[in-house]
Amino acid sequence: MKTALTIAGSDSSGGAGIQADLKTFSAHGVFGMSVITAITAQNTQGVFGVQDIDPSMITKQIEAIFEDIFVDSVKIGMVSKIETIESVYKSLSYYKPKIVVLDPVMVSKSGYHLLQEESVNYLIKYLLPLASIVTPNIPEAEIILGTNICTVKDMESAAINIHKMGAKNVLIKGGHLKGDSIDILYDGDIFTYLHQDRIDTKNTHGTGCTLSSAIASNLARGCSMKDAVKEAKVYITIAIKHSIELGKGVGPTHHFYQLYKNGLTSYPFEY
Ligand SMILES: Nc1ncnc2c1ncn2[C@@H]1O[C@H](COP(=O)(O)OP(=O)(O)OP(=O)(O)O)[C@@H](O)[C@H]1O
Ligand SMILES: Cc1ncc(CO)c(N)n1
Repeated sequence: MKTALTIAGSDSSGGAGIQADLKTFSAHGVFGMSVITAITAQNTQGVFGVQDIDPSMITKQIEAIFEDIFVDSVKIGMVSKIETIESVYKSLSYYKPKIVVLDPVMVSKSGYHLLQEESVNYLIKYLLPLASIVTPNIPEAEIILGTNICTVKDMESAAINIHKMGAKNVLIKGGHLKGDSIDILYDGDIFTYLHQDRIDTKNTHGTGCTLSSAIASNLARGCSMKDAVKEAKVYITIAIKHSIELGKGVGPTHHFYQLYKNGLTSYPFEY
């Protein structure tokens, strides 16, 4: 069985972070593993507290996995502190996984800073060059580059400039622009445009986490980068289409994609 590892924060409400990643891995038939970098007290309405895990414990978790199990792909999400980034960087530089999907998580949908502001430069300097692909949304790409992104042309320039910073592939997610949902993949040579209709829902908690772990799953299964991203875009779109009216705020997405792939058009149970 193929394996994928998420190095990320825990979301107690299960819609984002480690929990979304593991659900996504399972839905893709990939064996999911986790290294927890931080615990958040979070629900559909906001983030109410963060406790960072001691960097030595992050190192130990990574070591425990890599010393025992072959890891087909790694996804990195919330890394919060400079010390967290340093321990992830040191461990991954030692174990050298072939595939690293970097979701540069910065601010939650509710506005909480999941990456401390002083950590941004460390993420750029240490983690970007490790990335087979980096998946910033528009506000994240703006922070990485210090520019404004308002149009598809701006997204293309941003992809070129982030590629120059060391990531092998760049996916700029257009979910934050008005209109349909266009993401742009750049491999250092060509652009691939991933277009889906915008779904009219408030329930988009964890969409970025889900998309990046769907990419990591597809890469673990041996897809090319372009196919991995295209398939993941279909997955996230279906997951948003069937998002769940849970809690009082921004609800989570749904993770039963394989049922749809196998031709079922409705769920065999109520939820
Ligand atoms: N309402 C929507 N309809 C269709 N696709 C969407 C919608 N919102 C987001 N997407 C898509 O979902 C994916 C995740 O993008 P998004 O920009 O929401 O990530 P994010 O802001 O990083 O999420 P997160 O809050 O989890 O960090 C992208 O492919 C984006 O285009
Ligand atoms: C733990 C965690 N990681 C990522 C996100 C995405 O914003 C979130 N809300 N929570």
